[in-house]
Amino acid sequence: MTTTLTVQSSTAASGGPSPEPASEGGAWRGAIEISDLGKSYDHQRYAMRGVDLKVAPGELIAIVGASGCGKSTVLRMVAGFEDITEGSIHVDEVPVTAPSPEHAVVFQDYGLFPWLTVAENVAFGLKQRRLPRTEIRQRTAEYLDLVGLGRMGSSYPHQLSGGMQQRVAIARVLANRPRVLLMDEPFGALDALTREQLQNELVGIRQRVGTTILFITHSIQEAVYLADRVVVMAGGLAHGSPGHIRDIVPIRLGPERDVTGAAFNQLERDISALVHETTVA
Ligand SMILES: Nc1ncnc2c1ncn2[C@@H]1O[C@H](COP(=O)(O)OP(=O)(O)OP(=O)(O)O)[C@@H](O)[C@H]1O
Repeated sequence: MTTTLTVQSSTAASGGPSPEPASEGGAWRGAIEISDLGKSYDHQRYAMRGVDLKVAPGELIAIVGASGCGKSTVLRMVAGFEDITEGSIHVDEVPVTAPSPEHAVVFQDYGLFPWLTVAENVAFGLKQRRLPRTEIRQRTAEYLDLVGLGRMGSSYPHQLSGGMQQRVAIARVLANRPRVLLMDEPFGALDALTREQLQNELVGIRQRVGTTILFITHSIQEAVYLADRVVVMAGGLAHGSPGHIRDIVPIRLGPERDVTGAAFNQLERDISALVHETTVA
């Protein structure tokens, strides 16, 4: 990215969905509390240990760190996909013990069902939850609009670009109105231009629905562009110590962020130094 990214919401262009009743009440801006979290996959060595993190409702936390330091492990545990070896995770004071649409994940590889249309993909989880048919139809249209794909409901995933498929994946998760949105390197497979667009759209989606987000990325620039705070993780089995939080860097840049600005670049350098310091140690 070499230019200033302007914040724009795809919903603004399309007129956007009606305001969310749930978000108005703050019901899907979950607070996350991770306490002394540890994970051992082999019951001998800890892949990650001693992780403490409190995420405020509506906050976007980016997690960066060298490969193998445990970023995805933390995220999968918050999602309820992995058993917790020690410590605890609570979302709005409820312990996380299993997967739930309340803490849903968007992965790098979209994970759409190829045999279902775009609209059917978005509706899938809502049908499983047996929501009334009219509500399913309304939410599907609303969240496809939110990601700028209101006219693509009858297309199949293979007819869409990678960026459009990832938008569908985001709409599918948001349609469940999760308390927490978990994103594991969601834009990692996209070309640079599409990645910038999706980053901007995520900023717009946050402004619109305000959900709490944990976002893993290998791009420090992406982390500084999107996050309220950047969590730098270090260590990991390959480094002979459990993965852990090295530092938490607040990003006090306001909502409009200029990737060429001096303050932005300084934060990038500081975080890069923290990540680098932990990989060469
Ligand atoms: N299912 C598993 N079984 C055994 N070990 C695992 C499993 N999943 C992850 N690990 C190990 O746990 C450690 C942390 O992995 P994790 O995927 O959380 O790291 P990461 O920081 O997300 O890495 P990357 O940036 O490469 O995705 C690694 O040493 C990895 O080999």
